[in-house]
Amino acid sequence: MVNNAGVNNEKDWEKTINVNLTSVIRGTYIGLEHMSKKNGGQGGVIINISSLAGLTPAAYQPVYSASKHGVIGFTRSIAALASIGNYGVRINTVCPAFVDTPLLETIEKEENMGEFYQYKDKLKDMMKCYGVLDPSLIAKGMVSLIEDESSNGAVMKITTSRGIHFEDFGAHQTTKI
Ligand SMILES: NC(=O)C1=CN([C@@H]2O[C@H](COP(=O)(O)OP(=O)(O)OC[C@H]3O[C@@H](n4cnc5c(N)ncnc54)[C@H](O)[C@@H]3O)[C@@H](O)[C@H]2O)C=CC1
Ligand SMILES: CC/C=C\C[C@H](O)[C@H](O)/C=C/C=C/C=C\C=C\C(=O)C/C=C\CCC(=O)O
Repeated sequence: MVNNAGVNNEKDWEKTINVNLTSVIRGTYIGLEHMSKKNGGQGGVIINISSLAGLTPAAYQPVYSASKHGVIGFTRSIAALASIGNYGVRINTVCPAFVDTPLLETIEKEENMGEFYQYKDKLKDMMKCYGVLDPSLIAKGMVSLIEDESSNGAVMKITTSRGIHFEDFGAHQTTKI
């Protein structure tokens, strides 16, 4: 199961939280209800789509960034639970940088960017600097996650400079306490 739907809307920022985060949480719970071996399901893989903006600050997309940070926190947590509870379901996050899809066109619209519309050229400069990925590489990353039985909870990053790779949270998968 892939929870992929997302919007970039800083003007209607509640919608951004609803679509990008609340729906991912709801989708994951529904998926687990059907897939978890605890409920008589056959197990499987759930992939939740976040963004590189879920790992870094995004000055012109603060709520988009918050929603995507939330996806990572939720997914890593529920992946840990799935492992402890022997659900037989692996759950991962994928964080692409800029990808060549209609989502990128939203930066040209005041109705999406709201007060951050004035910074649209800065976002375009970032795209020029970091490049724009072909969607096929995201598909390739997702297939490798589905095939890799050892990576429950891992956060995959996909960038033009480093390709498909993983965020390193350290040996204990947590921050220093
Ligand atoms: N394009 C990019 O640069 C990046 C996109 N992402 C994420 O990838 C995912 C897919 O986005 P893209 O394909 O790039 O954008 P897109 O705009 O081409 O596709 C988004 C999809 O979400 C669906 N959607 C939006 N609101 C919905 C709702 N309320 N109910 C059901 N479906 C809804 C749309 O119908 C559309 O099919 C999103 O979660 C996005 O945040 C992550 C990193 C980079
Ligand atoms: C503006 C359109 C809407 C959404 C944007 C996307 O969600 C997208 O994910 C935002 C990406 C922001 C990318 C910012 C920087 C990209 C950096 C690099 O590609 C390479 C630099 C560092 C790599 C870090 C790493 O891989 O460890």
